[in-house]
Amino acid sequence: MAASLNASVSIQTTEMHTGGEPVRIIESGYPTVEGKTIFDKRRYIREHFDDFRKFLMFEPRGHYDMYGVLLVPPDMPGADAAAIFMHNEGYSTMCGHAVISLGRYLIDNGIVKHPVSPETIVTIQCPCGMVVANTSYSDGRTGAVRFTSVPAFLFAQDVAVEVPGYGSVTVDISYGGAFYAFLDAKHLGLNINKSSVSDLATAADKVTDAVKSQVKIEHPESDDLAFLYGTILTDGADDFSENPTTNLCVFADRQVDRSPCGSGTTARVALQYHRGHIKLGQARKFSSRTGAIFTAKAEEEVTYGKFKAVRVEVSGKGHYSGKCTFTLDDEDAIGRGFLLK
Ligand SMILES: O=C(O)[C@H]1NCC[C@@H]1O
Repeated sequence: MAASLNASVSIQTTEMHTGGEPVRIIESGYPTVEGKTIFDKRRYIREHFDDFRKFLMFEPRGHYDMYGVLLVPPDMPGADAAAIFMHNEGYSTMCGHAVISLGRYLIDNGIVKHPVSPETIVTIQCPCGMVVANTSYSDGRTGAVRFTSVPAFLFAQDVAVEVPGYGSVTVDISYGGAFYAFLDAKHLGLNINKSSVSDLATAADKVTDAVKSQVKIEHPESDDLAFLYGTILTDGADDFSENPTTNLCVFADRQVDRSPCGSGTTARVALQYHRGHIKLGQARKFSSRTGAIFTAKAEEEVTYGKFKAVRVEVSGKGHYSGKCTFTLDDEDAIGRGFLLK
């Protein structure tokens, strides 16, 4: 019998952020999750504990763009932990910005024991597969993380979709643990660095809806991974350069990533590599509207199903921002979680 959210709830979290994007890590007070595989667990949580996601992600404890992680026992050999990611709409398949914070958290909290300098390997099972987070460690302190995710590939290029209000728009669709549509914001009449984030998010969300209804996404291994997660607007600066290039990732229910987006950066590097903009080993910088920077490069070519894929390494740093205990007043009718759109 699954637990329900009631006034006896008391959930402890550690709060982190990567590039401004929140990482609310649930530490205790969450009910027991059943299921053998990570997808079973994700399904179980979606079916039985979605009120806990709303309680922790929505107002008054969170906000429209809140992001969280529940650590569960891994079912992949060699994994230090498994992560279920949550956001304003549900549960994602991969989250690079959270992995960057978790690399530190798992060492700092003794889940990964005996850290070594200059880097400690932290292995995190994500719904998309195993992600390896090399976490800097010196003088007893954790720091920046460089992670390598599952194979990333360009799924479809130059796909024309009809977007209401914008007409025919051409996107590339690429996978980096989650599928994203990519296009230069100027093709929507917007400036990635100067237009309001709200205008960019509205336009990107329309592109996501259009791609979802007009393109069938397929994943080489799992139907659970075969869906479009969001749209990433860019400055179109895909050719190799030492200068940063901008990502604005709009995912789930029009949620805006404050960071350059780890899985989105992975997918964009695969896109840039397969379109001939960059070579293996050429590191690029990716920025977000907060000014945060991730560095990323394609490391090696691999085959993934029928796709020519690449392994991509993404680097960044997460920061601690607090600790919370969340409770529910039994007379609080709206305190179970709400959103004002
Ligand atoms: O960095 C990432 O990969 C995540 N950030 C929010 C959307 C993605 O899940």
